[in-house]
Amino acid sequence: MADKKTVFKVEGMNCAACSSKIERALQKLEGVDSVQVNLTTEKAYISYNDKIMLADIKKQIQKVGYKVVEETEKLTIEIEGMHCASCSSKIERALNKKEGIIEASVNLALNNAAVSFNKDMISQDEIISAINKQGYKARIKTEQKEDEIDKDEKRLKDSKGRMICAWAFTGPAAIWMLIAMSIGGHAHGESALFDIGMLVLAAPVLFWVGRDVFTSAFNSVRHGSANMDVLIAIGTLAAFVTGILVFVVPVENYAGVAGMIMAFHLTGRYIETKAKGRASQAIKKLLELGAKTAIVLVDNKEKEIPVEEIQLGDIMVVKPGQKVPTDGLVTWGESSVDESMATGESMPVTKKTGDEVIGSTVNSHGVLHVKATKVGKDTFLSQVIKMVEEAQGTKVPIQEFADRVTGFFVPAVLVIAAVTFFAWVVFPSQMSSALMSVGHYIPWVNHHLSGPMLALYSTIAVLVIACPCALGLATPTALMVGSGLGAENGILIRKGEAIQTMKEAKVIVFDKTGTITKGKPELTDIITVNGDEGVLLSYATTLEKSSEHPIAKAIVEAGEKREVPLYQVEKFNSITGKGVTGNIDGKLIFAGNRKLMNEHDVDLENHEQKIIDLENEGKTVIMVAEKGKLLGIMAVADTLKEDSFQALEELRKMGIKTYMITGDNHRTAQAIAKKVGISEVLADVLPDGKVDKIKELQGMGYKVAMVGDGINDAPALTQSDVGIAIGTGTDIAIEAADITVVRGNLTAVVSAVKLSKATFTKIEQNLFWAFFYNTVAIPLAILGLLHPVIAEAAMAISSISVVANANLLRRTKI
Ligand SMILES: Nc1ncnc2c1ncn2[C@@H]1O[C@H](COP(=O)(O)OP(=O)(O)OP(=O)(O)O)[C@@H](O)[C@H]1O
Ligand SMILES: [Cu+]
Repeated sequence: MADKKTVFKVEGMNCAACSSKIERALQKLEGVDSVQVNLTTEKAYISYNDKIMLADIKKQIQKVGYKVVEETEKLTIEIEGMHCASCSSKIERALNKKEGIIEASVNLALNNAAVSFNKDMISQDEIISAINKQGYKARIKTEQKEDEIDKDEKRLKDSKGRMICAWAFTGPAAIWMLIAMSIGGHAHGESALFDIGMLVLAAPVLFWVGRDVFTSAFNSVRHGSANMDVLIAIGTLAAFVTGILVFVVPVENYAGVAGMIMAFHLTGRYIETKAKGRASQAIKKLLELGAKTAIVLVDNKEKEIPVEEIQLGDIMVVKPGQKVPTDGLVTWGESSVDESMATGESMPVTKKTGDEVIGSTVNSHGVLHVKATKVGKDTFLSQVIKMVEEAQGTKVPIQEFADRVTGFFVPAVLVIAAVTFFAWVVFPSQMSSALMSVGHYIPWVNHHLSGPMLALYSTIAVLVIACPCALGLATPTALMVGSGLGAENGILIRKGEAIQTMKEAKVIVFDKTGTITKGKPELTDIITVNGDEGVLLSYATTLEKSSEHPIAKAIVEAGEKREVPLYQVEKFNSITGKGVTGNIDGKLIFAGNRKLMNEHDVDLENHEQKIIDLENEGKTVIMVAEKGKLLGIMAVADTLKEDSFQALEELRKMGIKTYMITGDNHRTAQAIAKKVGISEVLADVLPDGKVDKIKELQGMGYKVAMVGDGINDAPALTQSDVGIAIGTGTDIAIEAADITVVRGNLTAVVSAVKLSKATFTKIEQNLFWAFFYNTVAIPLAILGLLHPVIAEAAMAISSISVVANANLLRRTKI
């Protein structure tokens, strides 16, 4: 079991009790070997093994109430020379073994490695050289994404050139073979011309067009390992050698077959590269979305500048039909803006002074003046690109098994090939009878070959058909297409793991305020006990002015509308989940819910029934009181988001149990839950209590997804198995969430669920076919039931079909 080490910076510890609490909490975890928390440096030194993921260790520290700052650096390394899944898994293993590397994940589809490491323990150069030592070319990925796109295009062009070149030789050879076969029955010993022709046509295909395969195979063997190119190299060489042997001993001439295998191999490579390119299109498309220039106001004059030169605070002029150059606030004008590139919502959104606009969205008819609030890598678009890239570099747990298989795939195939060869040489009659007994059911068995030739035929077929590539591409390509499709629809998946967990989540807990409802309540009722409505509103407004709560805002808004006089407040206090208190005119006044009133022994007198009635209408009642005496009650009402009912209904139809969680009282919560059809309500939950409620549900054996706003609900989102944050403006890099939906409505959550499920289904399909194909094809090849050329074509098709299947995901309706 490989031991790994990590160092976390932990914030929020103030005494030795804290550090030992963290130590104990971590030591309880299976997979954590030792923990040492240093109070003065605020660092936790942890060694752990494969039984636990780093993220879970982090979660545990957060769960006991501390903040984790990773002392690790993240690095994306571009790797050249990976040809197959066994290459990527080999590099990954080598990196993960290195001291100081916390997690390395090599992505075959993206040709890169995402490495998080501890810079005190290992340097970037050491990481690079660790990869180079395995026989690859590694380079730190630069920010120039446009260059990368060019490079991809060049790679594709090269690949296409090689394919065409290979067929230019192989095509004539194939035709010649066919003619020779139809004339002479079999393709051996016909003529010296044929034999020389085959060598002349096959040699350039193998050793010139396909030279990369041989260099890669050679490199790999030199480093004491074997990748898929080794299989192709041995297979084609063995076939090619017959073309030389034919001049001395009577054998079948397979030189042409060698050329064909290589040609098919290169064709497969080309189509695969092309399909991979299509799968990774999302990022390319996002990059193209960005505006190139901006018009800014300088001394009240318009000036056109490149977007890179926009400074924070610049006032940009956005004319009809133009893109908003960068994220900002509208300072003047009114227009409607097409935000579909960000949110997936095709209806244009009206924007006026004070509204937030997202860079790269398209202005329609009006003119807007926009103050730049985010530039460069902080913009919405940059965050999206970064998140998609990071997500694509993560792993989905189901892939683990496939990774383990590809790890020893090539050596295993080499052994199988050797055994096959000797079996046919040493026990030809037993093998033949095995072949015949199976062949009975298979129409195409009609072997003219015998003895050693059949041994060679079967061995070559085994070598070229065994293909770990499909296994290696199954998950990353689906994840790539899925996360790209998500980004286009305003659904940002942060980790591949979320896709798998989402499928298992049978319970989704929704926060009430701001998630199911709009989170912008309005004051609807004021009832005084005996006295002046104005004074009551004055008191309430005065107190609530210092609170940030949505309820407070509703009251303040109403008070300001009526222009009620404000008082001086002393000793203002905001009590989470209960309300606010403060001294006004020397009197202690409090405004809040029942809990607050009970604490101060306020007799709700004859108003109990009225309060209950209001709550049953789904309104939240705020009681205003003075030391033991109720002054009056107010009610605020929040409106449901338009699509809440429909979206929740759709989830229920998918067999998901919906819960509502809120700090509001039970009756109000029930009334609102009823409107959206939720039967399970968790009410009166203090903000800290939300985490415990999620834990309770998890304790009942559910995998729980939680939907909340990402700010107040961050701990609960972290605790849940899948945290889904509902977008609030352009800040989308929400640490606590596994998935962020940009559009603020619940339909977006339904889309996120559908997307996760569709992506995961694709992954399962791909893995199934990759395994199925290998388990069926290899035995057939051993028995000599597959012609080597067909074997090679099938192998090419297997990886292509995996990538193509992943691409089909783009058609999914979400
Ligand atoms: N500033 C305030 N003024 C009056 N009452 C308040 C105030 N802050 C909180 N409360 C009372 O405490 C209750 C719970 O508040 P809390 O902030 O925990 O939940 P919430 O944000 O209203 O709802 P949710 O949990 O759905 O987001 C509120 O419903 C209200 O009755
Ligand atoms: Cu392969």
